[in-house]
Amino acid sequence: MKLLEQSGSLKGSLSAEEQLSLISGCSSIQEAVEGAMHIQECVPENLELKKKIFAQLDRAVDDTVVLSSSTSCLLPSQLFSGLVHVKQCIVAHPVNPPYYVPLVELVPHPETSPATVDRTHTLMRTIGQSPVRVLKEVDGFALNRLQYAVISEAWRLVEEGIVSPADLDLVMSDGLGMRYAFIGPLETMHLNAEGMLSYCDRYREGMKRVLKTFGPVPEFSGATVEKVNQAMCVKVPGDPQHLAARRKWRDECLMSLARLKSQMQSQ
Ligand SMILES: NC(=O)C1=CN([C@@H]2O[C@H](COP(=O)(O)OP(=O)(O)OC[C@H]3O[C@@H](n4cnc5c(N)ncnc54)[C@H](O)[C@@H]3O)[C@@H](O)[C@H]2O)C=CC1
Ligand SMILES: O=C(O)[C@@H](O)C(=O)[C@H](O)[C@@H](O)CO
Repeated sequence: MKLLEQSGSLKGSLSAEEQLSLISGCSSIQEAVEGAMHIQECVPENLELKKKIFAQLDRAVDDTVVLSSSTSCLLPSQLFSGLVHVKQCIVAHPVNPPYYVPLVELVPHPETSPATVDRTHTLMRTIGQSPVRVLKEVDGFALNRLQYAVISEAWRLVEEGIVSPADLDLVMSDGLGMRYAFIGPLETMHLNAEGMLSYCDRYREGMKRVLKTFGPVPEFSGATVEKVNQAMCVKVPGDPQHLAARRKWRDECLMSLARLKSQMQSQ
């Protein structure tokens, strides 16, 4: 996943200090490090590969370069422990597609310096991203813990024949997602009653009762994955051409949403 290419236009828009270089398709570490003050690693989600890349970077950089990883779930303590420049290391986890979904989770190693977090936060804002500070490492960080909680219950509802895959997705896209595109789950609670305290008074017992019915972690395999895949392929055939066309449509929707959000936030 390409976050940003190191390009003339990018160089022009950022201070000399914050040239961002990308580790994924680079032919050598030296190519990535040259002139960069912030390096974002984007190789596949493979712990040993990422550790190898960071060990090479650790030998090539001085104490001014921020080294960040795009990892979806690998913990900073797994990735960066033992590096000489660990204070300069941080996870900066983007969301797909990062050029239209601005969130970036900043997850520090226990030894990451506050200055590294602040510099990364500033850089991400400078390039138009929306960084959040995950204050201590946890498996899945914040976004994928929320995302996987939703996926887990979505899978169970389909597996138990409560709702079809197509209708399950509509519950999100024409229901929850409409609100969550503008306000998060906590603010939704706050607005859905006469404030958060009122919401919890009204719905606390109901929420706890429903949550106690949640089952074990799904296997994401077998008959259910066949059922869900078949439903997905009816909507979007699984060949590269149809998937690419649907992603193009998704991106056009996300661009329009980003424009709308920008208009709404400026009001
Ligand atoms: N795809 C997604 O939705 C998201 C991915 N991420 C994370 O971003 C990272 C990259 O994911 P993707 O872009 O999906 O992976 P990908 O497999 O699509 O791309 C990885 C890139 O690394 C290059 N590469 C492969 N092996 C390499 C090696 N040995 N040395 C140097 N470069 C190599 C590939 O040429 C490719 O450009 C992963 O850690 C992933 O978890 C984070 C958020 C979203
Ligand atoms: O979903 C996303 O865009 C990112 O948060 C990711 O980390 C990956 O896609 C991940 O969810 C794959 O499990």
